[in-house]
Amino acid sequence: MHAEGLGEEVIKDCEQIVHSEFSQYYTQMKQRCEEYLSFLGSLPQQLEVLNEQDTTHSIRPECSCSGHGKCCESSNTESSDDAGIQELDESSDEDDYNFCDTRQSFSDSAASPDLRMKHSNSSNDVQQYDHNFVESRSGKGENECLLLPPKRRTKLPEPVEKEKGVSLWSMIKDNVGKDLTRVCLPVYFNEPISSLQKCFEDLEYSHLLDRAYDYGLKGNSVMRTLCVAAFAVSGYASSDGRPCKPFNPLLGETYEADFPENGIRFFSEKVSHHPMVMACHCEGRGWKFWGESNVKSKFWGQTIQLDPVGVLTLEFDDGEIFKWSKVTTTINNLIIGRLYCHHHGTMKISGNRQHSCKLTFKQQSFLERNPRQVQGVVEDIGGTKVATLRGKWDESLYCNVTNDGVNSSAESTLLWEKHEPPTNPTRYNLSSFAITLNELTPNLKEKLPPTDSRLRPDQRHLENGEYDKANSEKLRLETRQRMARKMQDNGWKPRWFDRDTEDGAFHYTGGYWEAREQRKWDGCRDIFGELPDKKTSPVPA
Ligand SMILES: CC(C)CCC[C@@H](C)[C@H]1CC[C@H]2[C@@H]3CC=C4C[C@@H](O)CC[C@]4(C)[C@H]3CC[C@]12C
Repeated sequence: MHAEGLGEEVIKDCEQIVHSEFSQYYTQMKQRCEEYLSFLGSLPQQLEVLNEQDTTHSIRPECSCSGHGKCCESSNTESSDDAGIQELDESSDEDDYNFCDTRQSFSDSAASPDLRMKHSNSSNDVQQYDHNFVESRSGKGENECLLLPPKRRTKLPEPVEKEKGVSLWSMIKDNVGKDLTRVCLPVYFNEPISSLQKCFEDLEYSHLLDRAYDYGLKGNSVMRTLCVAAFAVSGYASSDGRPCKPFNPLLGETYEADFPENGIRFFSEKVSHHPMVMACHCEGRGWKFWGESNVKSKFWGQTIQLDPVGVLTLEFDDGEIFKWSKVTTTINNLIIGRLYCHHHGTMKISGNRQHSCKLTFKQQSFLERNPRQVQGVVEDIGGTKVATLRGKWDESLYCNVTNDGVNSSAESTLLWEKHEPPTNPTRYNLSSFAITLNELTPNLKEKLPPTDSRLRPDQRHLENGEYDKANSEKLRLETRQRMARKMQDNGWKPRWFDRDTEDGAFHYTGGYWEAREQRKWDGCRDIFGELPDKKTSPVPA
């Protein structure tokens, strides 16, 4: 307005008008939300009354979700749509009940005409939910404001160019025996996901941790441990049939994932290039999860073996902690045949209280008729077996709780089932969850630091199917990446993580989301921009 030549008085008046309009609007919204939440809060009682009136007593509570024709009864099929419904079925806690209902109803624009969200009716699947604030009763803080969950995309953009076929063998034949993560390949072998985003894929089934937290609170430590084990296995499901390489992030590259609809906030940063380490930190309802992704790889020509290094930690708000490490992954058929990976080895999930779990990912033999199996036992502190677990990392997991060491006669209970594949398949075989991870809406773009994976140009070009542009940008960024070792030697430090002097692990130092609030990205360089001119400016430390 100053630039337009408007006087100070007029600008002040305008500010006042906007301010008073906005505060009126805010008060109205707050009032409506309160009415809505109190209505939702009364739902459990109303349901109870209805149940009492019902003469046919079913074992599990049934509820019909209005207008959808869906059934909330816990079943063996857990599609991405009803994951939360199953959760609701299993937790009788009143607070949770409210939260699930709130989520369900808020995501259903037909549920309340008053709270209808803004839809951008474009052909694009993206819908904007700008500035819809709701006071959350079930969030972390009493008066914490949550942004209504955005409607996420269900497909990738249509590719602009036709893809080209390039033989992988022609690219890697000179690198047998070397670390394949260091071999520069054209983008045709990449998926439009960075390794930081890939770390977040491990949290697709984070509802298992919410469930684990609830079980623990109710004193069911065995079920808590089983849910944690199911979570640890579920992270592997998305690796099935994914033949492409994720983008290797630049040093200092970050990725944030704010998923209020799942009750989680995730953040990760590439903290070292040599060795390549990504640190991550995630906060959910009643738990925190952190760790680092670092693999030692061996390239054997037709196969690559990846041995993960480092520990993953899960801490519940009540003080119970579980720690585990990932198992070995082998990528097969690099040269001839269909590329696939399998996971094998033992995973010990050690708890600091009553129970721990030992999982075995079966080694796959040539003649294996039932591949991808996982088996496990939960033991108490004295080494007594209290539960067993079995299933497949790419399908589902079932558990059996034993009484006094004797197998209970009850049937196995379904702990976890993989979501249905997306209705719009991608050539990278991404899951519905993975499809959403690189989405960049104008609203989000404004809030991101210049280091976020979503802003990486070669990855964006690949997602758009602009292969030539993607390749040239990839080459440019790889030149930049070569400075990384020098930077690390010159004392480069991660912006958001710090290495623990005791255990050598990276810990989140905090402050990312606070900095985001204020868009204060001090110390976050434009890592995807042009290289500084070497003659005029020295290599940054
Ligand atoms: C040469 C190119 C085309 C081969 C493609 C290799 C793909 C399949 C490889 C490259 C990097 C690999 C990932 C690297 C690290 C991990 C962490 C580990 O704990 C689980 C497996 C997982 C997630 C790997 C899955 C397979 C993977 C994605």
